[in-house]
Amino acid sequence: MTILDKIVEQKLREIKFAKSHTSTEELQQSTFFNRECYNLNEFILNDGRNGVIAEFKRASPSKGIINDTAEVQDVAKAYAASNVSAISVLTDNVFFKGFREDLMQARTAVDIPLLRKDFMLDEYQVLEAKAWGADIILLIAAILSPERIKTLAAFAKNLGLNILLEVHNQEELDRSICDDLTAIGVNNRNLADFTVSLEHSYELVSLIPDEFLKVSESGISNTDTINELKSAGFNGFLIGENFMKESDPAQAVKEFTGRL
Ligand SMILES: O=C(O)c1ccccc1NCC(=O)[C@H](O)[C@H](O)COP(=O)(O)O
Repeated sequence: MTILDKIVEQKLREIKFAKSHTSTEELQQSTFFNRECYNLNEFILNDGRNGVIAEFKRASPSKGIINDTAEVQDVAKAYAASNVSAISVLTDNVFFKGFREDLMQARTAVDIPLLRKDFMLDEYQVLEAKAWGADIILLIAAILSPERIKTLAAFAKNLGLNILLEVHNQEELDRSICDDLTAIGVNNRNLADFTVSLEHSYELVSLIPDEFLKVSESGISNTDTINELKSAGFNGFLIGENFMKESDPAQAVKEFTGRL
């Protein structure tokens, strides 16, 4: 069983439990549900911002604990002050040590787009994302059929959310593209064996239609790489561990983005 299989199995249990405890009506009555989402295109393509989607990530299956002392509000404020285009917040608890409260606290701390970084399988999770203050959801091609991607993307778009589709290879890209997506991310990390190679980004960038934002994800640790990815055609750069592994992620993001 791969890590993705284990994550999906766990998610299905969590969704069943959540549905039995909180109704969709209750989610729709929450504080953030009716707020208008930020438009990701505007924040990524804005000249005053650097295209970085900075991630709040305490732990991961590949690295174990990355940072279990950083406070989400402090880190989110520092990311926003460094002109990032969006912030990704892990809400998975079992594998990444994230909480829905992380997303909600980030929402109250900053005025830029927030990505609910989780393993979305069900419309209920999309409603949760909206209720917890997200502007963007992630759909991972490796765990969803083309039909589910289309249905979940349409459902999310109808709620005003932006949709980031994540692919790892051309086969996933070809079978998963659909109209309602906002951005397509190429994950440089193979989620089955955790190997990281930026070659995945370089191989796929020209195959992504220009109507979508193009995001390179994972394993980015220096600004030269960002400049090379920009030249190749990317306009978004998802970075987690490089900031979170430092005892002071706020200082790390400031120094990094100061070089862009
Ligand atoms: O990071 C992992 O170990 C991982 C394992 C299984 C599924 C997803 C995983 N990561 C999610 C991500 O895609 C990254 O958190 C994100 O792209 C940032 O990557 P990095 O800058 O390398 O932390």
